[in-house]
Amino acid sequence: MARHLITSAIPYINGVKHLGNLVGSQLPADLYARYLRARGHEVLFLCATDEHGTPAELAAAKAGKPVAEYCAEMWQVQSDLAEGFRLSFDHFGRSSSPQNHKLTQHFAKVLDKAGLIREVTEQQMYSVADGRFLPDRYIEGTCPNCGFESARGDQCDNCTKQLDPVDLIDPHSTISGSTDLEMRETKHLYLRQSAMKDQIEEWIDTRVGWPVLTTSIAKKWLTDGDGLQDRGITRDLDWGVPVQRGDEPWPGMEGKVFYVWFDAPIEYIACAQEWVDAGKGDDWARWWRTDKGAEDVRYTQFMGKDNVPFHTLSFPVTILGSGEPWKLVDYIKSFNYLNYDGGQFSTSRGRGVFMDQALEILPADYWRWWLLSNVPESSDSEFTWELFQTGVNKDLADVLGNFVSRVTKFCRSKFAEAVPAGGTPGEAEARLIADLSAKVAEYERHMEAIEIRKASSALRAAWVLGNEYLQEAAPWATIKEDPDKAAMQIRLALNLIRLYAILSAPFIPDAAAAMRAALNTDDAWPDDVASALQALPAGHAFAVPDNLFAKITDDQREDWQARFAGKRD
Ligand SMILES: Nc1ncnc2c1ncn2[C@@H]1O[C@H](COP(=O)(O)OP(=O)(O)OP(=O)(O)O)[C@@H](O)[C@H]1O
Ligand SMILES: [Zn+2]
Repeated sequence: MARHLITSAIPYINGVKHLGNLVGSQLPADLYARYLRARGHEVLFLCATDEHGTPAELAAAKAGKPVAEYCAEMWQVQSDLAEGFRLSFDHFGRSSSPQNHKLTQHFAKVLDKAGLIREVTEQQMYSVADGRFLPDRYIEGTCPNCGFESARGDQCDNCTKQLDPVDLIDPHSTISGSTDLEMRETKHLYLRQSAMKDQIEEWIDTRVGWPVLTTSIAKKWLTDGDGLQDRGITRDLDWGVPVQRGDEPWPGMEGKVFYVWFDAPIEYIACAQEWVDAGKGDDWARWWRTDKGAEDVRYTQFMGKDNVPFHTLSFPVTILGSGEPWKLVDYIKSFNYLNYDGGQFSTSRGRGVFMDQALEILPADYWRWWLLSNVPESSDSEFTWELFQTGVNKDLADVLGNFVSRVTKFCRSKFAEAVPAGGTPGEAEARLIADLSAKVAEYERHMEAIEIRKASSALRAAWVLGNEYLQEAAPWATIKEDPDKAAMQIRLALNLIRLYAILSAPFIPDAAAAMRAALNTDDAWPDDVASALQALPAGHAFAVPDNLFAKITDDQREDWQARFAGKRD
């Protein structure tokens, strides 16, 4: 048994997340957490809402609410949706928590002591019309790196380059649209990332087996141009973690807050503290402090590609630079983007399908299966309603659902609602067991390597093997000449359902639970396929489950296609 700390990139608070957000961070993290738990490992799986920064203020203003109230409400909405999608977080925290405030101020203090923070008096964009400085998303313009026209003050969403508002070409205020901007003097703290460049590079070089996407993005920002740049970590805003050195005030920095990207990853740690303070755990330090038991923890992070620079560079600078024994990430699983019907998913433009809408039209498992089996792993992938319909109907309805339904109904009608006795397995069964053993081993290997598409293919192939066996064995024909043989075939097939329930649970937890409940059985992982296929003995009672998956009809598909073509309000 090993100990696994798993975090998903923390979803931003400014609205309901879309399916791209879900498949690019929370959902694969959940898959991995569920798999590791099923294998008997000790898992702490954490996620939280990312609540600070300008977009939260903008969204709250749009909703006509104080930002704290808006964030509290949106946290509840996101938390409920996470439950709806069966995301099995041990705790879903908030980056605005008192724990995170304290810890962020603590890191600022130790980084300052280590000489890694410098105070800079600089010129910043000030909007005369708005009467305020315009940090980050309060300003947009053209990216100097790639020419993307809606680059924000802090980062270009198109090429992932981290930006400063002064870098933008043709900038304007996103509050008023005003281009009447001028430079005014203000004072800020900078994290001296450049001083840590060699150390970070060395550390990244020791991370063997990281996905190319992760290391290539990290290397790019380490070595492009003048190399890793110092980063402003404070803002002229009201909402956020007040700039302090631990509990002490920071002279000259009154009225300023830390930049959201400084405090957001620290929430991964604070979230474990929240988990303890909520009475769900008793020791956060054994997960996070290598001097307090976290030495043997394996820490895996999940995120979309635009989050990679912050997790490979900025956050490690915070951790390493502190000189304190905090746990560093062992593996970063990053994703490309899922696109929607020929364009991008976009929260700000309301484009795509959002988590609440998805659950209104279909149960979580349908989405989980399709999204995970089409996860944008080695390149961007595309959601279309046709692909979704085909994937769900073929894999879930025709293969898995149909198998479960045929086997249980046949048994009920020809034998009883109990596993039938009689018959001896022969060559066909031995072959099936050998093939399945190989598939299960393949599935485990891919899950352990977090190769999600390959794992989903192996799982699908395991389902298909059962169908092929059933087709070939044809118990509905066998029963006429050799009822004992048919009983043996059905006994095996019922055991296959149990096996599928266990293997599939990380992908489709509700259907798996329904299968297990119908079979009245446990969820012990099949260490040996042959013996797992004897877990349900003759005489074991079961119930025919309700239809597990309904097919998506062409009418439904067309209806949804039309309904989700426009802009969400
Ligand atoms: N289309 C996408 N496909 C896959 N992952 C995505 C996609 N868009 C965002 N992500 C990832 O989703 C996670 C949560 O994102 P976050 O809540 O910060 O929204 P975001 O990046 O601002 O997206 P958007 O701008 O569309 O709202 C991050 O890890 C991000 O990289
Ligand atoms: Zn760009």
